[in-house]
Amino acid sequence: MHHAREFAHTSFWAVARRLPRLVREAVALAWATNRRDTATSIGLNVLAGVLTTFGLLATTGVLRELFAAGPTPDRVRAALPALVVAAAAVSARGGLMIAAGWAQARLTPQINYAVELRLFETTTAVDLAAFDDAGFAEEMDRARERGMTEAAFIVDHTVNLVTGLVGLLATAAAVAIIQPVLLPCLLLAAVPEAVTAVRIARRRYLAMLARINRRRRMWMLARLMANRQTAAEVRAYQMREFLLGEYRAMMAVETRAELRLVRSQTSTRVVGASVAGLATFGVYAVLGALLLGGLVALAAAATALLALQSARTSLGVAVLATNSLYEDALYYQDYRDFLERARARVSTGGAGAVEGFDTIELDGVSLRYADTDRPAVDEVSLTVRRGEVVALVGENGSGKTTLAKLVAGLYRPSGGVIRWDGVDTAELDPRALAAHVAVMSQDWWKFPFTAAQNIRIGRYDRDSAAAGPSVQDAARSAAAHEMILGLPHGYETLLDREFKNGQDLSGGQWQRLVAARGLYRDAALLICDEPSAALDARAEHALFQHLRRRPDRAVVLITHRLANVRHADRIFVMDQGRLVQQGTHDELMAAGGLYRELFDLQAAGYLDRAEAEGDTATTR
Ligand SMILES: Nc1ncnc2c1ncn2[C@@H]1O[C@H](COP(=O)(O)OP(=O)(O)OP(=O)(O)O)[C@@H](O)[C@H]1O
Repeated sequence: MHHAREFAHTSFWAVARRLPRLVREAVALAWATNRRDTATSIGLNVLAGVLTTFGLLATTGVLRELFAAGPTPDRVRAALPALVVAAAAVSARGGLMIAAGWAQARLTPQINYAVELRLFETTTAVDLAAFDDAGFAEEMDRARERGMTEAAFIVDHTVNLVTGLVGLLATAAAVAIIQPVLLPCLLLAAVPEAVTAVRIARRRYLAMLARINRRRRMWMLARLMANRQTAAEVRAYQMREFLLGEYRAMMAVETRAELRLVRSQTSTRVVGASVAGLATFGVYAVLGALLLGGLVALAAAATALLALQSARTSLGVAVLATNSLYEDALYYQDYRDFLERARARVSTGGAGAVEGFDTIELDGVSLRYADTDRPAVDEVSLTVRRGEVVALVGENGSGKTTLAKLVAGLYRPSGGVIRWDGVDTAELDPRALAAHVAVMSQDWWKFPFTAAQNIRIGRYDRDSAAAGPSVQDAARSAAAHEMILGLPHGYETLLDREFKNGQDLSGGQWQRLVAARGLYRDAALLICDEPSAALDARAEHALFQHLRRRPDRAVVLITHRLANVRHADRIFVMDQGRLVQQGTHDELMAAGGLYRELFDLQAAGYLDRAEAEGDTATTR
């Protein structure tokens, strides 16, 4: 919207002034993508222009011979050589334009892929923290939605601009050779059409600007009405009529706006065509005067009329290309700005090798998310040792997930230090560090891959000979094996209903797959954030059998089901970002406080009322 407004209020001449820079950028982009196709596309267009000049000059020769005095057969015979040259020039020009178009069409997909790849190479490398920044997310959307697709367009428009200008110059050259006086007449006659094209384009953008909010609303409604995710709720709440009603109302206003635009464009066209007609009439008058005065031969005058048509077409192409190039370049600039800003958010980190760890130590670690006034984790100090299972517990929003992400290296602390075996993690190679961490995340994503791939992406580059569990072993440990075998194509079942033959799983079945992926990764630090929230009792029991202590691994467990943390080596209790208690289950129960309170509340739900009351009385 911002760019549409800027474009709408920029004059055509201001646009034209910025052209050289835009053209340079577009050519550099095309050149970097494929030199041969770029050179072919531009070179052939220029050659085609030269042939236009030849064609027009040869046509004059033909007409001159035909209009000469003498018997007709002699005149036709005399015109033949020029006719052959004119025909050859026209056919060669046609051939060159087709070849140039081919090179141009070849460039488009190559540019699109190169630009897309560059964007995703960057978005997948930026720090996770960048995604919490609303500004960053919006810029990323803009770069993806529009900026990225404009790259190929700006190259296209540049080639069209070159084609238009070369055509215009070629025609002008021919006319200047035939009779220089005609040149200004021809250019003046082409101006009304150019002005009309600019005005119509501008009206279209102004109208788009006024309609943009309505269009976004329609787009949003359309998504709600034709989407698998919303389909169930739309039916359950009988929202159909409501949504359709909103859509109809928007459509009615939108249609009126479009009709208004068509009307105003038509009136602009009528005025433009009338002025163009007058201008053409003026050219005819000048030509007539020159003919009568004997200043121009009849043949030259006839060629001038052909040149007029050709000049008009070329000018139209050039003007349209300038307009489009300017607007598209604004959006492309979004893409470039985003890449630049995103690259600044790719953490380079240190270069220290990571062989694993014996201890991970958090020393006064804090983290404040972007645009928040309270730290989500506030000066937490704790140690995780290899061979242990530790638990993070606390109420909703107390900072457990954030702390786990800090331990995993997904966020960098905004205060304090995290050390792996005494070395500040900021000095370690972040990729090497990440290779030793597996995270079973609380908000996992349903990756649209097969069941086997969904597990294998936990460590996709592990070859079959390397140590670590197989896909099936990991699935067995997470109670997912039988469930996967029950799918129509077993491990090869595609897990996305939006594709043919795709299947969906229940929430708990998905969570088993997520657990299998985490176990398949087989990392020295395993972080399990609510790994069993959606699991049934049997699956939960099976999973926890595999989350027990192992000498080569540390497990950090986050769960609200406190029965699962009873056997943890240490339990850390979080409250409003702070670590408020730590110890074993027995120590914390004996100490009283937040842990005891939460545990008793939960335990009471499993006991019958009398038992719970008796128990509480005994405790008192
Ligand atoms: N990406 C984020 N950007 C801004 N604030 C966030 C973000 N993620 C979490 N928070 C805030 O940080 C605080 C701690 O959130 P966190 O997810 O760590 O809590 P939690 O203890 O894991 O909660 P739960 O038990 O509900 O999973 C909350 O106040 C939350 O609103």
